[in-house]
Amino acid sequence: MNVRELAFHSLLAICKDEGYSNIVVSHTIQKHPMEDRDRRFYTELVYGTLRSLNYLDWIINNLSTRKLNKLDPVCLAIVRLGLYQIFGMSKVPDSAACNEAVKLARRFGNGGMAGFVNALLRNSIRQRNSLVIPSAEADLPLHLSLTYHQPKWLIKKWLTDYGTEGAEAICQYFETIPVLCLRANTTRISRDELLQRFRDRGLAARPATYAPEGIYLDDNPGIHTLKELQQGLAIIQDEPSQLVAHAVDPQPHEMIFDVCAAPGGKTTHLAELGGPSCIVYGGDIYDHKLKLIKDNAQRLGLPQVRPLLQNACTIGQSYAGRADRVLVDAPCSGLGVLRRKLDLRWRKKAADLRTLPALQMQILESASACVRPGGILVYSTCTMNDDENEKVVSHFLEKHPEFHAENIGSLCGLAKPGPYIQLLPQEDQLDGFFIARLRRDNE
Ligand SMILES: C[S@@+](CC[C@H](N)C(=O)[O-])C[C@H]1O[C@@H](n2cnc3c(N)ncnc32)[C@H](O)[C@@H]1O
Repeated sequence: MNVRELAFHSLLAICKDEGYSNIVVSHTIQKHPMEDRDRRFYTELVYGTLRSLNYLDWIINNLSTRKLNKLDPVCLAIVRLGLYQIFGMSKVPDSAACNEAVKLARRFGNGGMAGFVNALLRNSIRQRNSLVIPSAEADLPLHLSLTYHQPKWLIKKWLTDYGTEGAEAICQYFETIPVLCLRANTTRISRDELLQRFRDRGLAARPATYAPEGIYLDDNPGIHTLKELQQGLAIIQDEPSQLVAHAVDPQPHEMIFDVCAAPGGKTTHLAELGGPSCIVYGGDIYDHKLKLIKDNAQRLGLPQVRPLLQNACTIGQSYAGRADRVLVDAPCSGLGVLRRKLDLRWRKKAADLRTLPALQMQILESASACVRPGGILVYSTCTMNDDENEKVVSHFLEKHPEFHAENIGSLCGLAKPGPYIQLLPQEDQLDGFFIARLRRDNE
């Protein structure tokens, strides 16, 4: 199968069948081994098209009399892919982008579709210079939305929360390509030794800024080539996520509950830090996700991890006062990690955000009941949205005077004003992330 054809199938699986882009791409690469050059072209086609989806759709709307939602999904995927090559990939000749798109339309659609694709793409090339997006003065949210490929509702939120400069800086950050970040499994190898292994293989590896086990691989060689992952010497985890287990700070002989745990990134980190005598329960509401926790723990050599099928909204009833430390890595809007989740940015709607704080509060309430007197409760999210972060924690503390917030700057190696850590891309050059550490008073 040629690379464009693979990219077309992947886009269809993501946009029509709602597949997760990272899973679709990684399955495709596994199923269809490609030369390095082809693999890069394939990922650029899929991720590039997904990233600039709103801009490509804006072009379609400008050129076609047919409404976007009336277009056949096959046709839409082919046109988007073609337009991305024309407007987003300077190295691809326009003629190749058009011809290959028409071939795809003939093969997976029909003659009529091929005619439509051909006309639209050739028209876009002819009109390239007149397809100018609205200026910032004319419509600031739309201008930023089309320039930086973010949904307009989110741009409006950032403009309200952080002003024009802040919103634009966030957009610029989310346009950058994330560098692969690993966490060294220090129960098996030190970070320095792992760094050296990578460098010996000619890979550009450098230590993370704050996370003591973190390693950035600037030139991602393709995760399938990293044998250290299969050998359990490391796991993929972004730097902000790596700070959470340090905020929990597990100790030998303790019992830790990680109540929203799958796929187990933080559970396994907690187990590594707490050592073999520290039992870490990795709980999740979805049975099929427990396997991910189990597999990760097995690969990293951590038998002290115990996957647990449970609903965090009610866990307090079963395990009241049992845990030394509890982590609530809550389900959230994920607005801090939009760089990594390209599909999320187009799927999320403003309304989705409204229901989350109530769920987060319910989970925090119930999980807090598991904390023994004098124990620790950590709440984290990968979002930058006060309603899901500070407000949830403040509300919780108002209702629970037996808990108080503790400053975590020294545990996480980060100085932030106030007791919580709210990482912001425009300030920290890291994904948006929130961590709060609360201690239950001794009775
Ligand atoms: C942010 S993710 C956790 C990521 C994980 N902590 C890690 O570092 O790999 C949130 C998880 O919460 C789980 N979840 C959602 N609602 C839940 C509930 N009511 N009880 C337990 N788990 C839940 C989801 O299945 C998801 O795996």
